[in-house]
Amino acid sequence: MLDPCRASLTASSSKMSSVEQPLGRDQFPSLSTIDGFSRCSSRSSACRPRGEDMGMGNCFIEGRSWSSSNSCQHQAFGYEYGAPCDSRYLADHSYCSYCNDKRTRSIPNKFSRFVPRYVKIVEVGPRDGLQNEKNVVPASVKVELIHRLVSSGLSVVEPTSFVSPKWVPQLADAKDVMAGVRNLKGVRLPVLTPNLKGFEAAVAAGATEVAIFASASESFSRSNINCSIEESLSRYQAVAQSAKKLSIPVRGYVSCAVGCPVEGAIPPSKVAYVAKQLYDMGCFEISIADTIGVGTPGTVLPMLEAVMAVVPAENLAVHFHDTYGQSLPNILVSLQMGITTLDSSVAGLGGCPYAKGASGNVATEDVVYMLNGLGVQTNVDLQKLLLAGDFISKHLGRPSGSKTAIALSRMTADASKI
Ligand SMILES: CC(C)(COP(=O)([O-])OP(=O)([O-])OC[C@H]1O[C@@H](n2cnc3c(N)ncnc32)[C@H](O)[C@@H]1OP(=O)([O-])[O-])[C@@H](O)C(=O)NCCC(=O)NCCSC(=O)C[C@@](C)(O)CC(=O)[O-]
Repeated sequence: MLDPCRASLTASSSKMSSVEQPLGRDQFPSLSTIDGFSRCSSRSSACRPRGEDMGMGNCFIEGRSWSSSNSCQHQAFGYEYGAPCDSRYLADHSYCSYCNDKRTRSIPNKFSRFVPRYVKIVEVGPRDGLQNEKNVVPASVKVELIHRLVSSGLSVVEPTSFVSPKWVPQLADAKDVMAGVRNLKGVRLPVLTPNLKGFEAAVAAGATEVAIFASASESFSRSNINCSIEESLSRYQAVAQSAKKLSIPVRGYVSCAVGCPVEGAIPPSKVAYVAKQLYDMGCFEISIADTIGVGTPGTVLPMLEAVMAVVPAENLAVHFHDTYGQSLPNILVSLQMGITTLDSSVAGLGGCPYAKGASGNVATEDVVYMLNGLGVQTNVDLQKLLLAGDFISKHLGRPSGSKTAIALSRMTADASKI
């Protein structure tokens, strides 16, 4: 893996749902004990009374008022951070998310019993990201992006979906995209298939892994794939059976795992139910998705706890959209709960055509930067990843949605003036 410290940038539907709303933990069942977290006691200074304003304020949308405040905070790890660490600033004025200072080098080690040594990143930008672009991105650009992502070390990249082009015209070129990437070696390329028709088209186009996507929200299921949750599960059963015959691995998604743009808070038991159904039909991995990005660690934790009661952590992934800037803390909580697979999207591309207002996925660059800082291996070369993000952002004509990409490019620009 190259040294990420050296990172520099040289280089609609009428069926749309209403905007998302922030969710409060008071809408979920209480937590039980989770390894790695200290439950707060009534004497803890970190504990605040239910409903007390925590500085985030409340959000009022469509007459409903929800707060992101938790009735009780967890003690935050209990570690004291050391003195400022000058060695993180490198000779070329770039900043390293690793810390080489002896005084603070032990901090990631103290965390290490709570975070895994290695995390697998599933890059969803070319599919989840580009399905949401107003202007259709040409297949050749998608292919180039996927090649760049793979060369950065990402071992799983979602290239496209075999869905109805009437529903998602942005991905109508799925066959062409597959033609440009299917010979890539050393990478898994799962494609989304909503039904047998999509599955058959995907296999004909050379797909060797597929993903099926159910929802924990009845309303979202109908707006996204035009059927109820139960209907979708029986469709997916047929896909899973066909895939099994061909020894094609199937990944599953549970969308709206925290909140739904129409229904509001989704009970963790519903998420667990759908996840278990997907697991039982043979999905080797189930990605639990906060589609509209309303979750906080306070809501994600009990939801994952419910899911982990029925599906082993090693078969789970998490998929966070960053609408409220909560993805990284949500990821950290998920890692601490034992989940080691994360979905993310280069340059923070994304949204969902059927969840109006949902912002992009957490940016892969930001995830890699954080994991590097924690000493967690990803095998991703941050510099090459930044170049891939720069490539697609330039094509789209807008700045990257990755804070890491923006910060590092600014730093490089500043350094070049010195
Ligand atoms: C599921 C359907 C097809 C039902 O759509 P429908 O209109 O109910 O289906 P239908 O069976 O009546 O077929 C209608 C037309 O679509 C065709 N068709 C039917 N199936 C396919 C197919 N696979 N590929 C290509 N064409 C297809 C079919 O042949 C027919 O064509 P026509 O006779 O009118 O010319 C449609 O609703 C659909 O494609 N939905 C997909 C929407 C989508 O991709 N949404 C974004 C996914 S992102 C997500 O779910 C969340 C996730 C995974 O990212 C995680 C997260 O962030 O939460």
